[in-house]
Amino acid sequence: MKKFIRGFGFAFNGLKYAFATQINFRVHVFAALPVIGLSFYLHISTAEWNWILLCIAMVLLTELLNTGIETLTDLVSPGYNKLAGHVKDISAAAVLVVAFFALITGLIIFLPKILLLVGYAA
Ligand SMILES: Nc1ncnc2c1ncn2[C@@H]1O[C@H](COP(=O)(O)OP(=O)(O)OP(=O)(O)O)[C@@H](O)[C@H]1O
Repeated sequence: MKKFIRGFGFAFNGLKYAFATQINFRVHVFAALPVIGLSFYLHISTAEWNWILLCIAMVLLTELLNTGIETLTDLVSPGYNKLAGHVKDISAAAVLVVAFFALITGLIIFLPKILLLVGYAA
């Protein structure tokens, strides 16, 4: 049990490290806050909440994996290496793919509701 709880401490250290060192991770964490606020404001459905939370989790997950891969790459290849560059580029591309998916999902869920709201206000 003690080992299990200690594992949470290590995981929390990983989160702290990513938050402290990665601007992209911080940007995505802070971008999630208005999205959650907007979701409450627009009273999105349970299914829509699932999609939004999945997108937030996937973006943060890929950011964390990207940070881990970058850190490991710097450890094993501190100097310039073409392959190390490819590893980092591919890892960054994974974040981009998920961020694009999150953007499209956000547009599909929020845009019709916002347009309706703007239509009513006009
Ligand atoms: N050791 C290396 N060898 C070759 N190319 C590298 C190396 N390190 C980085 N690069 C290239 O430079 C790009 C940026 O690398 P960098 O480590 O600065 O990534 P980053 O996403 O800016 O990381 P950080 O968030 O830690 O600043 C990589 O995507 C890769 O194309």
